[in-house]
Amino acid sequence: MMQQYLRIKGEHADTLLFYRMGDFYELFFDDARKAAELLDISLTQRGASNGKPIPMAGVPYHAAENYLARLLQLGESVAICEQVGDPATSKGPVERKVIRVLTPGTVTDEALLSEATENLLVAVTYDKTFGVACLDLASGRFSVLECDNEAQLQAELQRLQPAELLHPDTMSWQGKWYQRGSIRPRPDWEFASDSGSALLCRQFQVQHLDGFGIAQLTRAVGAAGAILNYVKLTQRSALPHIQSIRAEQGDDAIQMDAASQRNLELVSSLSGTATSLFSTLNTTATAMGGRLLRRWLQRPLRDHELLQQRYDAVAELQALELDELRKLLRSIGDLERILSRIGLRSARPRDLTRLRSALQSLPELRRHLQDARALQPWSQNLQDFPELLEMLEQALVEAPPMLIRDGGVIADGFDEELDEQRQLAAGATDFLHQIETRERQRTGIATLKVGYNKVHGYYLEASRASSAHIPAEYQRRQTLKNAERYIIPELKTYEDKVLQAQSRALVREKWLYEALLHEVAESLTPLQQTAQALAELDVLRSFAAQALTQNYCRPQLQDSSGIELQNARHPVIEQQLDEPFIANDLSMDSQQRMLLVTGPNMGGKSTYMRQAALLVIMAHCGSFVPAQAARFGPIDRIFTRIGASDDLASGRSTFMVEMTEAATILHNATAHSLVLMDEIGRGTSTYDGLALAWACAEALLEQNQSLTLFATHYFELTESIGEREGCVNVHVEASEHNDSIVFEHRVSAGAANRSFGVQVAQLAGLPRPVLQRAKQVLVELEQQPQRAALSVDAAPPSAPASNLEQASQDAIEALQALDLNVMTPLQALQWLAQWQQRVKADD
Ligand SMILES: Nc1ncnc2c1ncn2[C@@H]1O[C@H](COP(=O)(O)OP(=O)(O)OP(=O)(O)O)[C@@H](O)[C@H]1O
Repeated sequence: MMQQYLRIKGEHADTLLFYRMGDFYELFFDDARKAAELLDISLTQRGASNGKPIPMAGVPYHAAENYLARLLQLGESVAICEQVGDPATSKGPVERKVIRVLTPGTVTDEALLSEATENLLVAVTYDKTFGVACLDLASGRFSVLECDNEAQLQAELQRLQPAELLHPDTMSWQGKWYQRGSIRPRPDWEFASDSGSALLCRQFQVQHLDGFGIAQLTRAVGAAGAILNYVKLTQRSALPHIQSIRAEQGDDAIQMDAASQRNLELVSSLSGTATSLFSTLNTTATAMGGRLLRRWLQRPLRDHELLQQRYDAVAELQALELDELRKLLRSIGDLERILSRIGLRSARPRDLTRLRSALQSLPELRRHLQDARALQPWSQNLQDFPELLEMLEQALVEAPPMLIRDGGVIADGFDEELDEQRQLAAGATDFLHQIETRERQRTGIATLKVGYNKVHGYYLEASRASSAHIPAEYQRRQTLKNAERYIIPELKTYEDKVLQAQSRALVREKWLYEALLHEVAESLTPLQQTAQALAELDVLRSFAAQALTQNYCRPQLQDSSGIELQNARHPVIEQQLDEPFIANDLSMDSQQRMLLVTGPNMGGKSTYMRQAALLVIMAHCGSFVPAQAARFGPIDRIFTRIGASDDLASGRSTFMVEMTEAATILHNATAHSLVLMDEIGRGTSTYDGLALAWACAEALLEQNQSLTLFATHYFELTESIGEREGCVNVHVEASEHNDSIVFEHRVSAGAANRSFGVQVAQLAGLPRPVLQRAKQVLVELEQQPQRAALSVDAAPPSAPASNLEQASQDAIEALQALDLNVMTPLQALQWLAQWQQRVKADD
């Protein structure tokens, strides 16, 4: 047996091997040690190898799912090795085979997956640009994209949150791109684009990939090939539910870099609490709808026509019976994942009964939607499957057991042969009852009863007290504390009949079940289309319900650049506050493209800025928005520089994170980008901070020309930048009453003139003596003569009009004097630029 084990383990060196022995999965050697530690199960020993006992750990077969779920969550992969031979006829150890390999990114079992989120397998390869492929095996959704640079790759990985990530083993994986999930190097050749292309063609049964629009994305095609290879290796089954692949072009969606996705708390909050835009908006009835809403929020669309179609649908849905629709959708459930398990032939009996109830609800759902013209793009994809439904209704019992293993899934009357075997088994069982009654009468032992166990088969059991009455032809088989067990030849004969009939019935039932799965799989494509349409309808219904209860308005879309909001509210905060949320207007276009937002701490600056971004995102998913009126021009990207946190994992300080994010924005923001800059520069000394904020605001206003909301506490900016063309000052209002501050949360034109920092600190509970001291210092500072004005055109190091030789000499001296340890990268760059200018001037 150990030889067999070692042979199989040799083929699965980097996965834990669950080796089936009777009612347990056993692990040996290092696998046993690892599993014992990870699962907190006991480590035992068995036999010996090279004179040393072999470490062993095991989990019971029937409870394996819990353990598997834990291992997968920890990023481990597990190969499941089952007994496939018949123990009765095997010589030596019964034949065993790995029937499937579970890995974090390829699980599809209901018990091992979170219903709310997608479980993605992603492959990344690199050759000048990054090729990315992404598969959700549990739905069959397969997509590819290419990223030009690291920041884009990081943004995509942030959006996708892969459960498992494959990369070529010669490409060194950098933690800064992505570090969660299980990261797995695979041989380089698996990422080759021609073999990837051939694999994809075989999978989709096409001659070339032109029809999918991905043929030119050679790196991504290579990555997709690596994914198919890996999934085939782990699933060991055909993948009929993966029917197409889609290219995600960067420009169909509003792009958000990794930091912005996190900062805007779209699908999860920064603090890890449950509140996010997703959790606020989500009233979907099905898990597939919930997952789709997440995807939509993370990838808002730019296509105005498609968005209008969604708005029309939401408007029309508002007039329908939303609760009724929700009930119907709820009875349909997670059709998407059920269909994938059917495709993979791993569907369980209850998957089929849930499919049955989904199909039962479909006609009524269609009736509800039939008159809604705006819903046609969706309702026309909802098909009825009357024959399939009839078959499932006839084939399956009402409430089948979890597994097909012990039978009882196929209904009586569906298959003649099965009925016959079952009757035979049942008839024989009746006969056993007859024997019991007859023998009781014959012997006069009232407690005599027929029983069964695996070792002795059927027996007659009588208490030991009655042994005097036992007839001579009874053969004793087993003696218990208070009872004796006997067999008689007649029992043996019937035992054989029962067991044979039962096992034949079971074999037949399993065969019928497979055939049923096969039959359902024949309709996989239209079923998947129906599921997709249902998921979208579920999200749109959720939008409609939210719009009605929260009083949202339909957005208008325009071709000219800008954002116009009337009485807009923050969708998440508005629902959390006990007091009323103060609605605010916002108006931006190419003439007035930057709003410089000032006002006290806690005044509502961040809220005002974030709400603008959130409304843009909601509108570009097809949702109505919390405002009285809203109009949006084209938006290509959203950038945010909000909140500061140390990125300890990659060893970057608060200031470094802030500057890196600012750099990304300045390099990439266009005139169609929405940029939120919240208090840039606050992570360093006042002058450095002011200078950086100044320069960034200037660049955004004049070079990038983006739609920018720029919040700052540097009042200097309200004059230097706020009054330039294209920029306006706005401020959040606050007033002071008896030394304490009242926040109005109203945004008005003009700049604020005080920051009320000390008053806000008082609210925060700073000790009274410290507050008093702060007030004194403030008065002193305010009385000092004006701080030296900072010149924007700060001259480079004074340049005596000398020749190049002198300049070089000076430069060398300055370089020697420079202490790089106390400089920020930006300061270093500025220094370099100044010297370059000086040297050029002297050339
Ligand atoms: N429009 C509003 N209506 C009602 N309450 C609001 C509004 N805007 C903000 N608030 C409340 O004020 C709190 C502080 O808002 P916010 O964080 O936006 O202030 P801030 O001006 O950015 O502060 P800081 O300068 O300290 O970062 C919010 O958590 C919210 O409870």
